[in-house]
Amino acid sequence: MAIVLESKKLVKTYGNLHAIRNVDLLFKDNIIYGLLGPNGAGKTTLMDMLSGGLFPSDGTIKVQEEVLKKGDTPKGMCYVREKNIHFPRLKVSEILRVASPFYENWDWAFTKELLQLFDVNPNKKISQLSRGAQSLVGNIIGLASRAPITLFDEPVLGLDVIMREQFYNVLLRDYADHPRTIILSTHLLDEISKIVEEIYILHTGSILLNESMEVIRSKAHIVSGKPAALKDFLSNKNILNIENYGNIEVASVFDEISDTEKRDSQKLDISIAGMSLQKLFTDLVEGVRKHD
Ligand SMILES: Nc1ncnc2c1ncn2[C@@H]1O[C@H](COP(=O)(O)OP(=O)(O)OP(=O)(O)O)[C@@H](O)[C@H]1O
Repeated sequence: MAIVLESKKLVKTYGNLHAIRNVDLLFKDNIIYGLLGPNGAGKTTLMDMLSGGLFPSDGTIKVQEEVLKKGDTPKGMCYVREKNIHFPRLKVSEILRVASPFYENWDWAFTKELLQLFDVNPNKKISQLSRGAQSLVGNIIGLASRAPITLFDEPVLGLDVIMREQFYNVLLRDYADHPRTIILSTHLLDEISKIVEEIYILHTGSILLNESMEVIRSKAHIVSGKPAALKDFLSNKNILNIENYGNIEVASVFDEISDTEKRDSQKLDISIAGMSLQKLFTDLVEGVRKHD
């Protein structure tokens, strides 16, 4: 698989604030990535830099193997920003006409399908649309562009659950027909866990975890049982957090648990279940906050 976008030792400071600290990222072709992090983690700053809109304080970015220089607009990239209202007086149809020539794979038939699916009136001005519908216009551009690298910053913010579901479904359907690199930033982790194939978790400007969802599913466990049995069973495991509920302890574990260990757990009256991405994320971030 080819690397289409990467950063090395990327830094962004605003005065004394280190918004991004030495971040290495690697995005390959034809994968859907999730960029996850709490408020203020640096997701937008990172995406702004990857798309050439913001110049790093230090470090390098390469797009399709070419170093991104100050003022460059990366080729083959579409960036759907969270705050996307550049031309509030233009009609939706006009915005689409302005955007389309920038993308060589732009598909007008797909654009019309998306306008209908998301129930966006192309004759309305951007300023007349609800917050959610404004997000949808950005999402339509991101999808219809079929850019080889597409970045969506919080694409489902302000959308109701039905529209969010529609967006994920159409994205997955179109991605299956037209594979490309898609990077989504979001807070809605359990929703995104079904969509993305690999994640980066960002916290206070640093990467806490970069892993494929396949590995996460095999390693993220909730293990519960009596404290003594649990202590023994988890002695060599990577424990993220332990909570007490009466005489039962519940541990968040990020580690492989073998079939033999699973069989042993039954004898010890220990139960093992999968851990949600939301829980993994919370325990990782809380773990770091405790040590800060
Ligand atoms: N132009 C700026 N000047 C000063 N500080 C900034 C600027 N832009 C962002 N920051 C700070 O950098 C940090 C990262 O912000 P950023 O918007 O990238 O985070 P985020 O993960 O996208 O957050 P959210 O999910 O809340 O949008 C925050 O502490 C923010 O206050």
